[in-house]
Amino acid sequence: MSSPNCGRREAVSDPGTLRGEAAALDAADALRAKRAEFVLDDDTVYLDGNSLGALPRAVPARLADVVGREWGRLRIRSWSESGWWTAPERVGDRVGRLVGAGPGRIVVGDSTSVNVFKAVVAAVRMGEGAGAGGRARDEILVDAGTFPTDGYIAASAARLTGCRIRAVPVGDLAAAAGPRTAVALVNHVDYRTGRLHDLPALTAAVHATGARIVWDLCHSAGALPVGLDAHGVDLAVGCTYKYLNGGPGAPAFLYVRRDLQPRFDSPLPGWNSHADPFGMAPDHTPAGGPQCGRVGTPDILSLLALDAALDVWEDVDLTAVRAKSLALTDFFLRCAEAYVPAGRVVSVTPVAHAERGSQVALKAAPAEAAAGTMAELVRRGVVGDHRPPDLLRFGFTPLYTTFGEVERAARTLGEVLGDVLT
Ligand SMILES: Cc1ncc(COP(=O)(O)O)c(C=O)c1O
Ligand SMILES: Nc1c(O)cccc1C(=O)C[C@H](N)C(=O)O
Repeated sequence: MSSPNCGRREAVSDPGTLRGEAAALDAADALRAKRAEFVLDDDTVYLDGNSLGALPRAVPARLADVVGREWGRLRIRSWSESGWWTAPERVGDRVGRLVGAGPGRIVVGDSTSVNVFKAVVAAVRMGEGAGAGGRARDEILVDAGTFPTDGYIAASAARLTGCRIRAVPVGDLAAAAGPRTAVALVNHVDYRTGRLHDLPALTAAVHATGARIVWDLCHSAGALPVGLDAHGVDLAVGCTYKYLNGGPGAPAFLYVRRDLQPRFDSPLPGWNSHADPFGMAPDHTPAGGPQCGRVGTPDILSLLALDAALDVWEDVDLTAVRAKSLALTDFFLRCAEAYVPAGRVVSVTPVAHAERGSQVALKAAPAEAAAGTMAELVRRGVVGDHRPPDLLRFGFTPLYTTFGEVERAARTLGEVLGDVLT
């Protein structure tokens, strides 16, 4: 492989040496016991937890109880007796611990896409009122490399609020924000390259202009410490089916900074965000606290599957997760350098730890080889994914990925590119 960090071939390319190193790293891994808490196949290397996390073993029994007893026997009583009604905030607090948010800042529900809409419109509304006859802040900035749904929704939010929208590369966002900016919407980790953006610095820079910032944490929640409260983030959204292993379509989360909650004017003020939902009043009076981000009836089965999935985190420290994540991605880059024929792929994931999330993306040459390469890798038991036109993505989930798997994945990639596609 060719990578920005080394113009030379890795000196150690002997599989025996790298396998031995992997075994030593696995033996010393502080998180190694966690893997047993997931349903995984020993003959498949699963490197797609950045798209859909693996199933935690505790989930099926918990769901069986929710369905059989809570729904089946208690029926309507479960809204109070089983804690269903308050589950979005209770589970939100559990997610909060993992992204550096104190209790009462996060609500779980809806999809990330829907929460992006709520957060961006609410942020624009927070900037209203200063201008003569209109809005002083009438610009929405969006990360130019954003996951598409954020861009689509921010554009629609702009149309609905009378703002203009501007897509700006994240590196230029601090300079681009100004007195007209209402809000900047930024991905914490780029879903394609795996680049980690500087949340503290960018939040401070956007705040210095008087604007708000919304962070999309889909690719960082559960992969690295985020520090939402510590860095004064205004609003954040994220999904729970990647590194948080909540299951396909698991509900997303919405963070609203404590002091902003009374000013959160939701564009989707459903009865669940009413101060007195069962009062059935004709007008909406917003609830205080994180409930301000709720809309309608929560999806209880998915929400409680997520609740059970979060049990694996009870004794986990995010700094240990981050340390292992960086060790896994470092080791993968070294193994790929050693095994992959020169010129076939180049890493587009930053080498600097401060700029790397928990995935590695390799750009294939020629681009047309990317889809076929990933299909062959999957056939040989290494599951990553392909993002068009030419990226091979490998996600590393510190709770269950082993260094032995990393070595096997890179070796198999080398075999596929060396043997099959030459
Ligand atoms: C960064 C990012 N934002 C948003 C989404 C979309 O989330 P959802 O489809 O759950 O609304 C995804 C993944 O699908 C994503 O990776
Ligand atoms: N949400 C997904 C889905 O419903 C099907 C397949 C993939 C996804 C994903 O999450 C994609 C992911 N956000 C990405 O980074 O590409």
